[in-house]
Amino acid sequence: MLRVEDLSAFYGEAQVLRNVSLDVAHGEVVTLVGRNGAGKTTLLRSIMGLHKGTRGVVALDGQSLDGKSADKRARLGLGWVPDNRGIYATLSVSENLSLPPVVDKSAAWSLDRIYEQFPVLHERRDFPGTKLSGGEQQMLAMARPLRAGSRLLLLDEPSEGLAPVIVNQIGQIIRDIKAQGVAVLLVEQNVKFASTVADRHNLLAQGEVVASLDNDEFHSRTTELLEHLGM
Ligand SMILES: Nc1ncnc2c1ncn2[C@@H]1O[C@H](COP(=O)(O)OP(=O)(O)OP(=O)(O)O)[C@@H](O)[C@H]1O
Repeated sequence: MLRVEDLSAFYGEAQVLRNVSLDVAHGEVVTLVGRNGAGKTTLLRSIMGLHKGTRGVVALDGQSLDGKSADKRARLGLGWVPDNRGIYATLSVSENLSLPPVVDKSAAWSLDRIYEQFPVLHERRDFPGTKLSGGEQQMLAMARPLRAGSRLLLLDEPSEGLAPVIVNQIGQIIRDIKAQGVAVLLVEQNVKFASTVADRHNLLAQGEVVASLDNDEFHSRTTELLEHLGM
């Protein structure tokens, strides 16, 4: 579904991604694991078309996204879930859910389906964003692109700052949406969490993919791999 090939990214003269290649199939959960500053967020932003200084190929369903704005990429099925969650604080949960335009009618989740998957959002539907817990904000941030019709979510550290019990709930949601055909490219530093939700992993160090492995191998070599990454 998503193909990234030889992607490099720059901030001015500084190169922060080096010839990164990876892919995500329909309904697959793939991670990017790496320590702070490895380039994970820049990679997601580059895929979404939010980072301008890039070179290389990003293609969705075989179509190059070169030159396409973030808005256009969203219309083609990419959903961006930033690490700050991007909730409109003064708007209610239901307003946050109805704000983004539906980009793909056939893929868009109805409000009923959203509330079935995220019952807490139904309970809190009239609450403003400011009154939501971190976990509730994360769920709302994930629900919004599904409501709009995204088929591939770019999730930036969804477990960050959340209690273990909430992290488990987020993990279950990722498994549920995957079962419904949604693909996920997941940035994570919480390796234990990553291994409970993902099919495959890409380890990123200093802007380079240093290993790509399936979840079984990742699981059996976790300690060694994390030492290698300095995590
Ligand atoms: N706006 C910017 N201008 C210059 N350099 C930047 C900018 N944003 C990020 N960088 C640098 O690019 C590199 C990659 O940053 P990035 O945020 O993509 O890493 P990350 O793996 O997501 O880390 P983190 O988890 O800390 O966000 C880092 O060295 C960072 O200092």
